[in-house]
Amino acid sequence: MKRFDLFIDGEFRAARSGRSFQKISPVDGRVIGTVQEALAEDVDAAVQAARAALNGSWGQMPVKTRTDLLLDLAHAINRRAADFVEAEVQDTGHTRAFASHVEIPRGAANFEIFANLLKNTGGEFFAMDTPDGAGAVNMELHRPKGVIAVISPWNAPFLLMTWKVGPALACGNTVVVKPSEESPATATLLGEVMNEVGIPKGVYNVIHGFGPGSAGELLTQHKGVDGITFTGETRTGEAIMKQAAVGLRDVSFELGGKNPAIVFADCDMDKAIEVVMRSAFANTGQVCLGTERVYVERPIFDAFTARLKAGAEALKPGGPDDPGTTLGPLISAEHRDKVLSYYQKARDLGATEVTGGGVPVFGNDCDKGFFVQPTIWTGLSDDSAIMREEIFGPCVHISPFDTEDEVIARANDTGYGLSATVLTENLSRAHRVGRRLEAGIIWVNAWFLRDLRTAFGGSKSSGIGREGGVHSLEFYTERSNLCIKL
Ligand SMILES: NC(=O)c1ccc[n+]([C@@H]2O[C@H](COP(=O)([O-])OP(=O)(O)OC[C@H]3O[C@@H](n4cnc5c(N)ncnc54)[C@H](O)[C@@H]3O)[C@@H](O)[C@H]2O)c1
Ligand SMILES: O=C/C=C/C=C(\O)C(=O)O
Repeated sequence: MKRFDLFIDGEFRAARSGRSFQKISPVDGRVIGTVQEALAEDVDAAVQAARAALNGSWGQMPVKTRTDLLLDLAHAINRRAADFVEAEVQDTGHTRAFASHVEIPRGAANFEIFANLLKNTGGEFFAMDTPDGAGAVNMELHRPKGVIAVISPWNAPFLLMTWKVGPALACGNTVVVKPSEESPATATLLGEVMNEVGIPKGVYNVIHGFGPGSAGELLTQHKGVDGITFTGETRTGEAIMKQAAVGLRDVSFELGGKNPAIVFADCDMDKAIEVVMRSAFANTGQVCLGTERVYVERPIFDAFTARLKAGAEALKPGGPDDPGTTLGPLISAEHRDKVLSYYQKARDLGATEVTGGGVPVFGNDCDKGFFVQPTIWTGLSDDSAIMREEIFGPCVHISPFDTEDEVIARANDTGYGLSATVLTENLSRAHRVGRRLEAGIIWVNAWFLRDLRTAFGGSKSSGIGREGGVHSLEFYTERSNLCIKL
């Protein structure tokens, strides 16, 4: 049985709260560890350690030394990739393919890209005229924002946590990370690697616990926190924003989605099926960027639906130790119940169940895990709950459409605005449609193709602000203008 400690000021320690909770395997429902739960005293210790590091060696360190340490960290993560993959797989039930090809290498890249970016980013400079003719110069200065609270979710724990910690540290901040209660392992393991490569103590701290009334809420309310970066559900974002209002702390939010895929009759059908299979079912549908609404141009509606059905039925649910597995479990019993409640709702609303709608039967320990069948529906209207609410499971609804204007309006008719995917071989159409979609991230003939220098984030209820490339540097630094009269 593993024990997940807090990591504060460079040390692994038990919570002073004396409280702990169990971590359950999503694959078979077994208890696989106990997690130390941080309450007020522990949260305070973590924030103080972060403040001391900010005021100490980390804060004084030359940019090159700091960013070289982060490059060392990226290499060390890659060297220990097998340990990170194992930790992530145990916590989440992810397939080993997803953990080892997507999640863990992206974690390392998140440190590397921002270390390199910081070394190569300049600032604004303006020479100005003055009435006396001597002039003045203005130059932009950057300082770290301070102690950053990083609140991260369970669906891609290491990728999403490092996506924030990477730029925060590159900019010279210190962090207190509160990983999801469902995925404590990789954030904790990263503490070991921080020590191995010599990142000063207190720069990276990890506290475990829940949201309301626990570590999450206590951290975001803490007066010693200067900024809050959060990835998770929209309604959690609303709660955190209220908490951040006290003391006027800056926030960066990456929230939920209800993302459309639009498949035109002029698409390359093989490519379209490959893309939508991934966008709908990768990581068992637990990806914020994932597709839950598919719109298919009427002439190819039947053919597309039949092929996506065949693809979904070829997925093989199972645990990560079975080499044939292509679909893992959902994260928790609670989340499985939520997804199944939508499966029931679709039936109640009279949807046509093209495939799935239930729970797979294994005849082994996986029957105690949190699996659901990949599911495809047709026949529901755009205003049904299935089409409007984020389900976050391996399920999509497919609707036919007739015209470009119609499908753009229907794709945009949502409270969310995170991502959209367009399948077409017509370049003019790609431009025309792409620029009219109300989403932060729009892919044509691709999905989850990420250049980390680009702006990443959502509009409407999908987020506040953008991270990625220089946009991350904007959130994680304070700017001053130094004006010198000559
Ligand atoms: N836009 C993006 O980039 C992006 C990426 C991944 C996931 N997501 C979204 O994340 C959600 C899934 O993740 P989840 O279920 O872990 O989200 P969640 O909102 O339930 O939890 C996220 C984190 O917030 C903490 N938390 C909860 N209440 C809190 C409070 N009041 N104060 C402080 N912290 C609190 C949780 O403990 C956890 O660490 C989905 O909605 C998904 O779309 C968005
Ligand atoms: O589940 C959401 C996945 C989000 C991906 C990123 O934040 C990223 O690629 O940077």
